[in-house]
Parts: sequence; structure tokens; C-alpha cells
Amino acid sequence: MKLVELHSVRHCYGKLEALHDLNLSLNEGEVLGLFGHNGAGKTTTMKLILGLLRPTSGQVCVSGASPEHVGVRQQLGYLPENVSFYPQLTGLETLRYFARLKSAPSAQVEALLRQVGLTEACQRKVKTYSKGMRQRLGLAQALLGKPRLLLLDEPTVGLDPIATRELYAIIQQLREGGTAVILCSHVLAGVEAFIDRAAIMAAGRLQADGTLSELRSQVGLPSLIRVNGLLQARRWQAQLSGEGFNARLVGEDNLEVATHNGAKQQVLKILLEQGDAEDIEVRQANMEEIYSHFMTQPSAHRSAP
Ligand SMILES: Nc1ncnc2c1ncn2[C@@H]1O[C@H](COP(=O)(O)OP(=O)(O)OP(=O)(O)O)[C@@H](O)[C@H]1O
Repeated sequence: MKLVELHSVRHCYGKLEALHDLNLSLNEGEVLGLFGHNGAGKTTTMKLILGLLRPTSGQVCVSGASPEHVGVRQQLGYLPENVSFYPQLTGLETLRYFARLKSAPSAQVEALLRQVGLTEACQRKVKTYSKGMRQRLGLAQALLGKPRLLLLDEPTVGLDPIATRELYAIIQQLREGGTAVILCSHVLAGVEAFIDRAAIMAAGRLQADGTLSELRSQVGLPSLIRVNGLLQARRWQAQLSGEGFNARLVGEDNLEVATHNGAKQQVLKILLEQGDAEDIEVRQANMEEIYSHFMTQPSAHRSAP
């Protein structure tokens, strides 16, 4: 059984149809990246899964039941986009307060503060916390009760690169522990390493859904082979271009060659044969490129909700 299943879900806010015929599912322990432009319907999708909204039509199931079911709600953790706390409470008091609200064992509080790196700051008032600290406290709050499914709405907004990496490391630990995660984000750089699947939404519809390798083969974007420190780069560019490859000179001694799967080995063989490259890097299409591809498809330009 899938942990989450959305069947033909429509959701309307009054006359505005925010989601049209959405079908989406999630397995236990899977991390799904949910991406899309502003207003694409990501938060609405999350709220339906959380049971905070009801679909206008269609069905939303979590663990085979309605998310409004108390037993199901207890399996869910949510970090909203704009997390806010009582500024006068300390981190520890805040988490104890949420533990009571969620009927989670108070023994989890200190362990979670440790997990998100807030032990030392836990006696400080939340109003003195930085944005990154508040996000981490929000994550600890979402993890109370050991949820089977964690929904994170823009968890890296406002985080510096180190804090972002730390947050992803926590998601990685959770995944290893079997927690499923839906990660909704506009920050696509580097996200590939932390997700199992990506769903891309535009104007309330799903444009794409699959593992990264499935999406890569759907989009057919080339891999880039970058060769650094190549003596006579210009000569190699001419040879590769002569053989029909798209080879671009970068500076005087670097080459960038765009190749599709079948040709990758052939290009690498040609480049290795002349043996004077300092470094060769092969880079597959990343999430930003995959996303841009789907967003420039005509189907992504139906009138926005
Ligand atoms: N409470 C609401 N009342 C009316 N319209 C709403 C409401 N919430 C969202 N919408 C509309 O529904 C559509 C989808 O919004 P949603 O917040 O789900 O998008 P999103 O993908 O999360 O956007 P963002 O990336 O900007 O957070 C948008 O057109 C939005 O204006």
C-alpha cells in the first residue's frame, strides 16, 4: 500500500480552481521533491495531504484512510512556509508546548533539540533566534511524535549554505530511518542528492513525476563533459565538431562537449586518447535544468490558477 495517494484531486477556492485532476503517490520512506512556480498549487497539495483542506472532488488517502482521521494525523509532521512561535518562550518551552498539543512524549523534546543542534540555545527566548535557528526549531516541532510522513514547505528559505546542508543532512537521516518526506522548495540547486523522486507542478497540474533518471531520460537533455587543462584544445574542438559533436571552447585550454547517452563513451575515448587533460568531469542534467525543461513545455502555460 502507498503511504500517500491522491486520485483525480480537484481543489477550488471559491471560483478559483487551484488543482485540476491531480494524481500523485508516495511510498514509505521515500523523499519526494515537489516543485513548481509561485501559485502552482504545492501548498494546497500539502494542505490536502495534511487534512487541513478537503478536496472539491477526488480522493486523498494517507495510510489508506482520510487524513482527517485522528490516527492518520498523528503520523504527520508539518513545517509550514512561515513558521512562527511565541517570541517570549524559550526554545525548550516552545517544544514542550507543541509536545503537549501533539500528545507526543515529553522525553522526545530534548532528543529533538539535540538532533537539530539547538541544545545550547534551548534556554534562550525564541525572539533572539536567527532565521536558521527558528527553521530548526520548526523542524524539531514537525518531528515530534516520530511522524511517518514529514511535509516541509520551503524549509531552506533564508538559510545560509551551511545551515541548508545541515537541514538536508537531517532529512537524509530521517530517510534512512524510514520517514517519508515531501519537500516543497524553490531552491533546486543541489537538491538532487536528497530526493528520490521529483514532481513538477504548473498551474495546478502535474507536469512531471518520476525518479531523476526517469525524468532525465524523458527530457533527453545532454550530459556535459568538461575537460580542463587540455593542450591544443582548439584542435580537439575542431576534431570533435568535425565528428558532429557540440564542443565549445571555454578559455584557451578547456572544452565542454554536450553528449547524449550513446555518444558519451565515444567522446570520452577520443578525449582520453590524446592524454593531456588535467581533469575530466561528466555532469548529467541537474534538477534546475530538468525543471526549466518542463516549465518551458506548452502544457505548462495553461492559464495560471
Ligand atoms: N486561501 C486561499 N484562498 C483563495 N485562493 C488561494 C488560497 N490559497 C491559495 N490560493 C490560490 O491557489 C493557487 C495555488 O496556491 P498555492 O499556495 O497552493 O501555490 P504554491 O505552489 O504553494 O505557491 P508558492 O510557491 O507561491 O507558495 C494560487 O493561485 C493561490 O493564489
